[in-house]
Amino acid sequence: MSLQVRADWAQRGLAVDLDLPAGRHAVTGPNGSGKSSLLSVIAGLSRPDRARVVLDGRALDEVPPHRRRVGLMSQAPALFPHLDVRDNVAFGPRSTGRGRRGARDTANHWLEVVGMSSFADRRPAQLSGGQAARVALARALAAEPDALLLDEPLAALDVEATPAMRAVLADVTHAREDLVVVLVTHDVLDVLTVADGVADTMTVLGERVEHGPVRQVLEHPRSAFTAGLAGVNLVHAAALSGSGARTPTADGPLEIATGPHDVTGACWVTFAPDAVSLHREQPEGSPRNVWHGRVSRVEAHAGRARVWLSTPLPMSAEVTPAALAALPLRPGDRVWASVKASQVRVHPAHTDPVG
Ligand SMILES: Nc1ncnc2c1ncn2[C@@H]1O[C@H](COP(=O)(O)OP(=O)(O)OP(=O)(O)O)[C@@H](O)[C@H]1O
Repeated sequence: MSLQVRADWAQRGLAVDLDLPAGRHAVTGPNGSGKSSLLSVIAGLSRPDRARVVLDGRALDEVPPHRRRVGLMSQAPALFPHLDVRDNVAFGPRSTGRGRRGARDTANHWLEVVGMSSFADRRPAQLSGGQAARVALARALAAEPDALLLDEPLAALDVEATPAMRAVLADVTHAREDLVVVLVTHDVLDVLTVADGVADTMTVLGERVEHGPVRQVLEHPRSAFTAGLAGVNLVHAAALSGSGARTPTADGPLEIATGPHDVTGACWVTFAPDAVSLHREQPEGSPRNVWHGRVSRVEAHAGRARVWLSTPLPMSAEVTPAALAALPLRPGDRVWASVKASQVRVHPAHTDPVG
């Protein structure tokens, strides 16, 4: 099983060429980057400028949505208001030609899987948002899709319903190893945990599409959005030969000492917040990157303190609460930040050189 999607849709800012084998694939990106549009192209619900969707070797260009073997759980579960829950779920199998009895059996099965059997006779208007989301998942699965598209499946759920839905998604995706699951999410934790394990690939939509194994995408961010997901500091710069990079700042060009690299031209320089050390006095000794600036914000972050700095390069540092207490630091305080060259990485940027 595999899903190939090539789509260009200028109006929606979408330009992708993806080849997704069976497994779990996360799609993320800033608001308006085209995530929902991508799913609608795969499901056959929209007409982009150009699209080629191939599922399990079948070209879907001329295939109507209900015959594509694609299940879509959209952000606002559009259940049919005049049908009860069971008939909503039975709709998919019915429209692919299953008899009434068989379609109802299938619906009952999937309603049980998502824990909604006792709501089978209700109308959608009598469901909470979280319950409607579960019915929408059952409906997507009842069509026995080869590809399951999930648009923010946890977004409508409250804190209590979320673990149950995560468990259902994990069960479903494990039960069908040949299924291609495409999960749209804003939350990097979903990329890592939604189906009980790290997604096989991650795609970040935006001006430039980033795609690959999750770890690779997060370790080599090519956009501020991805760097934000990964929590790393990101600077657009021009690579210097062998090691180092130069970036323009308000005070003129700044050289950044980096580990050795073979990048030429435009690059992204990254370093993790926990690679940034903070000092009250100018540090002495080995670090070659030492910048002076002010603290702009301090936040608690997963048991650590994140300190946002306004230095020649805007950046954040992650320190232990104990280190923060020892310094101590408040917004507006002057501070020195240092980063070892060996902790600074350089990735090609594939855009016009800067600096
Ligand atoms: N029905 C529509 N008609 C015209 N333009 C639309 C329509 N829906 C979305 N757009 C535009 O297409 C672009 C992509 O939208 P889309 O909803 O696919 O992005 P998204 O990444 O899913 O966003 P979000 O994170 O906000 O859900 C945006 O610029 C949006 O304004």
